[in-house]
Amino acid sequence: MLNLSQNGCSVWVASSTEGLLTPTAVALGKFDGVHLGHQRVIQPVLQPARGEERRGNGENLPEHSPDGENSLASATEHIHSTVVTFHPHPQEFFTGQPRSLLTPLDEKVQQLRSLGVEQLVLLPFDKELSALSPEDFVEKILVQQLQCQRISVGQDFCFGKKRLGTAQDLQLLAANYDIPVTIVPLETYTNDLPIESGCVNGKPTDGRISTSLIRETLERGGIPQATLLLGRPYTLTGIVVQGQQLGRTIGFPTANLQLPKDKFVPRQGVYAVRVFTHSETANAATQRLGVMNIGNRPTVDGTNSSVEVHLLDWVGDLYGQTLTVQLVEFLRPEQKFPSLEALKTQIQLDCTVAKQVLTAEP
Ligand SMILES: Cc1cc2nc3c(=O)[nH]c(=O)nc-3n(C[C@H](O)[C@H](O)[C@H](O)COP(=O)(O)O)c2cc1C
Ligand SMILES: Nc1ncnc2c1ncn2[C@@H]1O[C@H](COP(=O)(O)OP(=O)(O)O)[C@@H](O)[C@H]1O
Repeated sequence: MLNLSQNGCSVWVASSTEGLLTPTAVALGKFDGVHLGHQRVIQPVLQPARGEERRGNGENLPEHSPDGENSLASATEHIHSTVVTFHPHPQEFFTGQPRSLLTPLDEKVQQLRSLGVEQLVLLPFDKELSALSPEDFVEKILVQQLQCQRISVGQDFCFGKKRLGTAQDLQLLAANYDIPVTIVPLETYTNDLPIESGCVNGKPTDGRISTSLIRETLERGGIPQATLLLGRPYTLTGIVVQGQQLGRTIGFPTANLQLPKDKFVPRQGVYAVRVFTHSETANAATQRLGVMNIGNRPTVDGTNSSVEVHLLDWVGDLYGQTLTVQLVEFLRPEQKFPSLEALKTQIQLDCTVAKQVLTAEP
């Protein structure tokens, strides 16, 4: 069934292969995090899609047009820069376990929009799609449905039944339809980048930027490193909900954030952060400095994990507002303090350190 929405911004999000904006220039992949490597894969479908138009006189057209319709077109057609991804995440489909994401759907749409992508196609990853042969995937999805004019994938891209198709296979198959495929070499981090861990999932890394490496880095609290790998700060966005109303009694009210269910949450502990409030009246978001705690609040016998942020030198009402918190630096692990007084003294110290970190930043 067709489900097309504009998602509050100028990226079309289609969760069906019908009703698409066609023809397309397609970047294929999972793109969780939209990190520096992903951005390199998406780049080649942006410029041509913006600058070039498919011409009706046959120029730029696939020689073996699947339906013959292309060659009949007389006017020039705009090629839509499109990211094609799978939903749910294939790992979630195969394991049956929900998977947390660096960029849940809304965030992914925002990131793609900021890169200049026009359309996001969510291919429903189900039994039928996972059983398509590489040949059928190219013919049915890319050629017939998406009317692909060019494709970009990362060097390690796999597709089709049992992930048997490689990026080179895609290049060969697409050549039958005169569709050029750009294979983007894997983006690696340089020796300048202080990545401490040389392992992802227990395996040594080859220096390649990956979603897994960023997750591991965030799990360790390596915030500046994660920022470099992503090409931007890692953010948490959520609505401010009520907590236990204890914060105000110790002089540190904290806005409790309700995050999307599938958002990947970094290491528990205290962070120096920048906070963006989205006011309904002001167009631009306001930026403030803050301290954030992620954890179970053992000092007050908290039972659930919460994400809460205290804005430095500010008083006001934030309930119901949406905040975006940019992580700048991990300050310390969460602790159980013997008293609220001791917790208060530590939070005061956290605020001082956070201010130093945040004002020292370029
Ligand atoms: C900067 C900061 C550091 C915190 N560190 C701890 C901590 O180490 N241990 C702890 O139990 N709670 C910690 N908390 C959470 C407080 O216990 C919590 O903010 C307080 O109980 C108020 O909760 P409420 O928003 O539900 O009223 C911290 C909170 C902030 C803002
Ligand atoms: N500097 C501040 N930082 C964060 N929240 C603040 C600040 N000043 C006032 N507030 C308000 O106080 C609320 C948090 O107070 P708190 O006593 O911790 O209650 P709760 O347990 O409901 O979070 C926030 O949601 C916000 O509306």
